[in-house]
Amino acid sequence: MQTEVDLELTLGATLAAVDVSAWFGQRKVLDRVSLTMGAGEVTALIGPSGCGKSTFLRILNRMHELVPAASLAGSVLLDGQDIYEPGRRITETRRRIGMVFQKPNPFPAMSIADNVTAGLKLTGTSVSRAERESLVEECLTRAGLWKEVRDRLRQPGGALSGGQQQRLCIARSLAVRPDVLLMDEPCSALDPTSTRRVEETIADLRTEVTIVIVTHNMQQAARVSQHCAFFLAEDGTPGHIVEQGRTSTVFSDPVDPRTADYVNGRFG
Ligand SMILES: Nc1ncnc2c1ncn2[C@@H]1O[C@H](COP(=O)(O)OP(=O)(O)OP(=O)(O)O)[C@@H](O)[C@H]1O
Repeated sequence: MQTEVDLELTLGATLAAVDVSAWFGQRKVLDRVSLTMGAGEVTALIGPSGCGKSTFLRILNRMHELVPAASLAGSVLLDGQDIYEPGRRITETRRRIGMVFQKPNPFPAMSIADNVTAGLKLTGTSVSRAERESLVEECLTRAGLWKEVRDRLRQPGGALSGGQQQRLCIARSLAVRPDVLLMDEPCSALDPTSTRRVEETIADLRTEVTIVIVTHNMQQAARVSQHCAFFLAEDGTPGHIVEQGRTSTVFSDPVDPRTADYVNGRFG
């Protein structure tokens, strides 16, 4: 339960999926998924491979529609406004709802500093040199990378370690001031130390940005999230949410036996 003080400090936005279904061609891969991802919280999406977690995540910032023959039904509300409403600008939606991918994808030849501000061009934001410098420092600090790179901001992003590159990608996402950050298995390509640093970054960002993370790592879901949704696609049926709730409850006292089996590693 959040206190009044917590609420005052909490930024980010509430993202709500309502009855979201998805198809690739004729094949239905998600069936009426409803999930509210609250401001000030990390929501973890868990479930076995192929149950539609990434598809759901990509629907949340209008990336699903980039796949030819992909379609969807239902709505996604960002602070109450449907991101799929006709006339709503896709670039603005993607600015407000950023994405960090499984494999760190900085621009390798571009400097660390320029990587951070790379998204500004896409959103048509112009900033002075001084603003740019302070934005670079702010975003690298928020992403937990500033101290490690402050003396080499002109070096290429590709020269960083994998974990540093992933934090650079987080800094790049933050530079366009998103309300929500979607993360698709952001640590699966990282070693344990880098994973821990990224998890610390997620914890630090929680009160500033609403975070939704897909992870196969149950310990990670338990460590970083406050809310959790368990997806399942049984016997070729489309993926759906079996159970959702406070992470502590889903892990220690789940209602559905399939949730208990999954979080305890008995399948998946
Ligand atoms: N571009 C695509 N074209 C056709 N089918 C796709 C496409 N992407 C995903 N699918 C199918 O949609 C279903 C859900 O896939 P999705 O990647 O969302 O699952 P997931 O739970 O994220 O899996 P994983 O944990 O392995 O990443 C799968 O059956 C997959 O084969």
